[in-house]
Amino acid sequence: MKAAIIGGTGYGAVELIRLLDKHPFAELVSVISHSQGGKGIEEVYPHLSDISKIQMDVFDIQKLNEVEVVFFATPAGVSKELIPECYRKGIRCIDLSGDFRLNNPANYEKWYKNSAVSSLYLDKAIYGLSEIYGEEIRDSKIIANPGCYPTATLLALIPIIRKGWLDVNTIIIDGKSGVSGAGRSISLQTHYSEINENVKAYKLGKHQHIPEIEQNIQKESKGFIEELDPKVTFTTHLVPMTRGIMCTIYGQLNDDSISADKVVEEYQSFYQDHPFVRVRPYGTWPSTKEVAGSNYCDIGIHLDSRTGRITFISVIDNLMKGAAGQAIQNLNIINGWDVRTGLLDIPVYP
Ligand SMILES: NC(=O)C1=CN([C@@H]2O[C@H](COP(=O)(O)OP(=O)(O)OC[C@H]3O[C@@H](n4cnc5c(N)ncnc54)[C@H](OP(=O)(O)O)[C@@H]3O)[C@@H](O)[C@H]2O)C=CC1
Ligand SMILES: CC(=O)N[C@@H](CCC(=O)OP(=O)(O)O)C(=O)O
Repeated sequence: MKAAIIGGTGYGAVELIRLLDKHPFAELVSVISHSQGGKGIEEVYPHLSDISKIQMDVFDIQKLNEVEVVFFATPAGVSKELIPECYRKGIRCIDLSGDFRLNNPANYEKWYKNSAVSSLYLDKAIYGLSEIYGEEIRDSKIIANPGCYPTATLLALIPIIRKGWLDVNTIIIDGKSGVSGAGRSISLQTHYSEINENVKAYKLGKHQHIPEIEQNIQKESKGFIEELDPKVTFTTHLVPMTRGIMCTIYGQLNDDSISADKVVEEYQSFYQDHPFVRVRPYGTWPSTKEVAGSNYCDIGIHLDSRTGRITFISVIDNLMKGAAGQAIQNLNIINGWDVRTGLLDIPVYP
């Protein structure tokens, strides 16, 4: 399958280049860069010297004639302008940005402070959380790849929500991210001396992943709660590492009789046919290094019978399962290939 990437010089794009290079059934034929069109990719990324000879180009829909799938690794606000053109040309689109993730245009306008894409196209988008919505993803032409924090959070929460065991109005999420999560552009927030040996909370109450997480909790809760508007408390932190996300998620159980063994058993069964989600044995919790460079999401569970609260520790590599890895997993799904195709790297440890 012939693929193109838009947003060529960003971190999401360079991770896609790495993954597409070793994918047996996909071929990267075009890398689009609005700022560095005309340059060879190795001029921007010397680690690709002698590996990729691709010359980047500026966007021109006429030049995408042979392309069958486009990955958008662009900031919010870009794909909503370009995906309609690609869609009309019959090109499948996998969008790493947030432009197509929120079903309700008013929600996008509120949280992204920008006008939403026309419902004509928004309604065609499928939320690309691979393990959960694989069936819908298979036939979709526009895939809204989930955000990094929502991926870690929703994979941990959906099995227990579907069982009806969690009070979804009590969910609190503490997210911690490495700095590559903020992309390649330089900012004061991610400046070395601001980050090194420091931990910072950011975007409290304003994070664009709040409506994305709530939308999917609401969708998954249908049938279990009367009031279908659960709200989460979500606090994000920047930590001094390059890759990795940990979400620590807390919630109140609905029923005192639910045991830790029962929850772990349910999770192991839920994910038994999904090789990229590893549920840890009870009493062990994953760390970000244990998934670095891989497409795994590892989940640890703790049930506190004293308080009736359950805690999930969910870790991913933000650039892999949180972005490019899940995008390739979705490419595999739409083509009916084994989901592991091109994604078999074991985590880089230490
Ligand atoms: N980093 C991460 O861990 C994750 C990122 N995402 C999302 O994926 C997308 C890409 O992220 P990431 O690669 O980290 O971001 P970067 O900032 O590293 O890269 C984005 C790239 O998009 C291009 N770009 C920037 N502005 C414009 C514009 N106005 N019009 C067209 N292209 C533009 C630039 O490349 P060029 O100049 O070459 O075109 C830029 O390098 C974002 O939407 C991000 O929110 C999602 C999950 C995780
Ligand atoms: C560390 C850091 O800044 N992370 C980014 C995550 C961005 C991301 O995942 O992108 P989307 O907005 O496309 O989902 C943030 O918290 O906004």
